[in-house]
Amino acid sequence: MLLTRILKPLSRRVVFGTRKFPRFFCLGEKEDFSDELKELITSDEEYNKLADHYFQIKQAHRCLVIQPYVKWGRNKLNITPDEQLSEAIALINTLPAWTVEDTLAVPLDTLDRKALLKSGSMEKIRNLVQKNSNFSAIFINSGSLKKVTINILQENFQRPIFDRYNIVMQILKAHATSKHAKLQVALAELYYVRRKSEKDLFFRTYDPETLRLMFQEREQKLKIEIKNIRNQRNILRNKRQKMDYPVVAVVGYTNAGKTSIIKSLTGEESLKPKNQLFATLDVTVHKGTLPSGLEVLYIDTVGFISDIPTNLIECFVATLEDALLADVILHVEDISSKSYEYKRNHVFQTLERLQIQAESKNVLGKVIGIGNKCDLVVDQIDQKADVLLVSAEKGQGLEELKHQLESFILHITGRKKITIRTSNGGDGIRWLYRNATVLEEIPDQDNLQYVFVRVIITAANLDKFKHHFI
Ligand SMILES: Nc1nc2c(ncn2[C@@H]2O[C@H](COP(=O)(O)OP(=O)(O)OP(=O)(O)O)[C@@H](O)[C@H]2O)c(=O)[nH]1
Ligand SMILES: [Mg+2]
Repeated sequence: MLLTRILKPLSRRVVFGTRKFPRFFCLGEKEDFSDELKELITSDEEYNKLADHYFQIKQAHRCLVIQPYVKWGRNKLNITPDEQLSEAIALINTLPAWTVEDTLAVPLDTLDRKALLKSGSMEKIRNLVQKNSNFSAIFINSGSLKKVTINILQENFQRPIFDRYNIVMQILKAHATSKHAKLQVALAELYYVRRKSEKDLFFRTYDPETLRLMFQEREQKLKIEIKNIRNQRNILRNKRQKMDYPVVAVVGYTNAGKTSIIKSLTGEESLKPKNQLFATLDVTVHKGTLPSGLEVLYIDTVGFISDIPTNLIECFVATLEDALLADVILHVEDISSKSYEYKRNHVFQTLERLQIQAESKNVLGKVIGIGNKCDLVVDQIDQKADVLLVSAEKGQGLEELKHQLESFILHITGRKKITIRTSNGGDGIRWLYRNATVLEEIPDQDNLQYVFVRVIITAANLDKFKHHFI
């Protein structure tokens, strides 16, 4: 069925850290798609028929992209229609073989009209579509359109209509390769199909109770599978905590350059930044070193996007939980984007929502912001930019970033830089190498049986050291 067709051509992406990096740090686990999983995701014929109906998957589309925007009032957004259109184009270009033929921004006085568009705009677009037989589909870049609206637009333009929710879902489906990502996307897809099916004529052929049960059963199965992975994650997280590495979660709007920043900070070749939205769907962990030698773990995460129903993000809560628990949250912004303030607000609102859902505390208190892609705005750097400007591509600002991260980590995790005098070649110094970051060893000139060891050490480990060796 539908998903089988999508699953087959996908190569399996296995996410590993560096060679020296112990296997258990990697959250994107190497996996085989078990028969049960394949069964769960692909076998349900009835469900797949419905998903097929709503996704209208086709190998390629040449799209007319329409950007509805409200000129004033409550629904007016703090982002210009042109900027919204650029994001819409990026969304379409992310789908393999889909292209943008033309774009049009359409002013509205409300988003609540049944047909969405006023009769004048409807007519204008109808003429445009009639003149250009090249358009094979119309993408309305607006959250989630009601079925009735889609039907009216489809009837008027005689082309399939896609909304933003649909396109984002299609990208997620195309990019999910690991078991965890596939399960999360399958859950998001289920919410999509359920939401779209409400009050839909197509469903008159189904008994509503049977439908309800089918959705419910599928949701439960997916949630159980996701929970199992979550439990496994907790074990990984505990192991990581025992090793006591400070953790930096890298978050931000999609395509801001999160993966690129981690790649530049760690030099890890396996990371592949892409000019695509939702290139990263798996949480992966990568080890890096800060200026004084302190080793940290960077967590790469799935990007955020605005104007999408909230339950889509809920499907990724498990993925983002690690980020919320990190010592530091590095918020990467694309400073070259004209709408970076709008995107920043969206990221903060999402973090706040996730904090509530995951019942974590003080998430916003541990955020450091950086403005990436500053190489693209050399001549017109926004004076309002109140974040460190960096360029992952050109390596600009990265040393400063490492210094900032280091002092923030020392402050927030209560780590201390101190000098300890201990016996040369004794158990104490071996213990320090295992449990702290040793910066320097200087022999004690007054008594060469001792050395001064400069270390970065957690308060807990300092207590242990004192207990065992002093
Ligand atoms: N000019 C310029 N381009 C950059 C810079 N950093 C990243 N990019 C480009 O921006 C695009 C997105 O980079 P990624 O690192 O994949 O972005 P991301 O935030 O991980 O994206 P998702 O995983 O899709 O959310 C890629 O084409 C990068 O080459 C930069 O400093 N300057
Ligand atoms: Mg990425």
